Amino acid sequence: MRWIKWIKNRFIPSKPESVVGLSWESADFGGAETGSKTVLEVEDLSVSFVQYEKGLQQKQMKVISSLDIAINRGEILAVVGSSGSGKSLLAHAILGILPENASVTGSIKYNGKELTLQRQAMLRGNEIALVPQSVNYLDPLMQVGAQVRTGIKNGDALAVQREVFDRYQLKPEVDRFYPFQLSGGMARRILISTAIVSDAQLVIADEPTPGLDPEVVEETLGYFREMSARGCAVMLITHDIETALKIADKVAVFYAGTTVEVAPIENFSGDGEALRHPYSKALWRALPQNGFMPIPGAQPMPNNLPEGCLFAPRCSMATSECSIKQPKVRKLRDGMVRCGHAT
Ligand SMILES: Nc1ncnc2c1ncn2[C@@H]1O[C@H](COP(=O)(O)OP(=O)(O)OP(=O)(O)O)[C@@H](O)[C@H]1O
Ligand code: NI
Repeated sequence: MRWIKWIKNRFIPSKPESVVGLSWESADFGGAETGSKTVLEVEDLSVSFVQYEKGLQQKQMKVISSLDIAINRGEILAVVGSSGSGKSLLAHAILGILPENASVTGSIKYNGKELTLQRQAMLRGNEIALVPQSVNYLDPLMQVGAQVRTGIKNGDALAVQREVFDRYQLKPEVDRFYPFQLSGGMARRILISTAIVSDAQLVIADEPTPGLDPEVVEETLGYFREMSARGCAVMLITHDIETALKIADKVAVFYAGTTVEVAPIENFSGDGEALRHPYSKALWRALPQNGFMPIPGAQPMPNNLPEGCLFAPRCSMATSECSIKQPKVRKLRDGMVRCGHAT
């Protein structure tokens, strides 16, 4: 693949084997500047929206509860979970672009230091790049070539932007297009280009590939792999476990706004016996090639969360204590799980 070679020339491949795989330890902090390997660590994150009911009554609606994840240098973490499980909101919380009526508790550390709003604004589009889920994030009033060039800090910005557009079959005239002139697939390739040309240490790609041809999907996944090879931490948000398994080192499974499991990709095999959480097993077994065994029920809505374990109402292992308290995240084998019964 021609453009993989191009990206290899652009970046210094530096993926140290020791950082691949799951590390739930976060003791080794300090940042890329000081050699830390944990780039992103999210602990006990909750996000609520203030909602106004009849009159001026306010109600907090929790959309993310006690969520934990970590990504090391050179590692690709896939975040999977059904629609509404909080994947995009996590991305927005990390970038500091949640709507004004959101309130956030817990901790988000980048290179060992807490991400304040000020730091988020400084790092956004520089060290931390987002490939947003919606193509509406392109600036409607700016030509797309110029938009991509704003993220290029080193070298000849025009040449770098042109090169990546060429690789994505975006002709020179596209440089001067405004977003409204793009097809959906073109807009998506331009959004991905923004992350590719950046020198980001952390790339968060929120469903980057829908609507793209299979070859373009492969090329794009190749790009993320190459970014990780140069030491970048990559979070790939996707509905699609199979895409995740193609490139990720580990997978975080989200359910109703929380992490129920983090597992190395090798655990997604057979009938899912190596997985820890009943929901991850159910997701895996619901795939057509794994027997299509869907479980009854639906993910609860944020305004109607059950007490205790959020999965308990659908869980065949649930006991009375599961509906009293949300289980804490704990390490289990080389992963983590939020379930008292998991072994
Ligand atoms: N601004 C908002 N105000 C209130 N609720 C919101 C807001 N934005 C998102 N939500 C709710 O938060 C929950 C999580 O949304 P989010 O967009 O993170 O889901 P997702 O996992 O990315 O889903 P999808 O796979 O469909 O993109 C959903 O129930 C959604 O309706
Ligand atoms: Ni989303």
